[in-house]
Amino acid sequence: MLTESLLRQLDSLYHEGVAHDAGTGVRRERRLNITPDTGRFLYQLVRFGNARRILEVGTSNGYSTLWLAAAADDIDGRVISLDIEADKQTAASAQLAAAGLDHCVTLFRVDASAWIAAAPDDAFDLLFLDADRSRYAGDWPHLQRLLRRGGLIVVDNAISHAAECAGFLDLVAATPGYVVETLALGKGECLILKA
Ligand SMILES: C[S@@+](CC[C@H](N)C(=O)[O-])C[C@H]1O[C@@H](n2cnc3c(N)ncnc32)[C@H](O)[C@@H]1O
Repeated sequence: MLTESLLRQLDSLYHEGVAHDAGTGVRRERRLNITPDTGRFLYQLVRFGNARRILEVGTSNGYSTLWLAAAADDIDGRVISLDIEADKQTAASAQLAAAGLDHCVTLFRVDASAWIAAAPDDAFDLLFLDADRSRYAGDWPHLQRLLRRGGLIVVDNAISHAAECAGFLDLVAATPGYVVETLALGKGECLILKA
């Protein structure tokens, strides 16, 4: 549930991330969190779509994971979140525990592409992609495979990093059976529905 205390935690984590990112030029150290409006939107999507099986690619310090987990917890759902950086995963784990949401989230420290390639078919209702955009096109055959029919992929940074997303989104547009729309929300959220 989006309790007052969770909303306070999210607000503080977001502002801490913005301040931290402003102070470092080292990309791998940056939090690079989604925006709060994107967090609320993800919460709405999970609840409205009753998306109980969620895969997040790119955990960072757990800001977006908290939004997804809060929604998943309301519907007895679960989130799997992947990140390659151990220190980020440690930070995310602490945030989830502080929010009392660790019971519905599994964090894996892995290379996302390798994990996705080994995941079973039809395993997820919702995929949230917020990691290495250069990998998405290569991951596309597996992303299609592990998303159930009627499931949704949300791609962050579709506007803020449009050029980096273009190859992947062109590939998606050329694939039959998907309905695609990009929303001017946050950093640009592209929604890909498996029809
Ligand atoms: C934009 S940040 C994620 C932000 C997070 N979704 C949020 O809003 O709070 C991208 C994350 O992807 C991770 N990442 C980059 N390449 C990866 C890969 N190949 N496999 C797994 N994680 C990766 C980075 O370590 C980083 O934490």
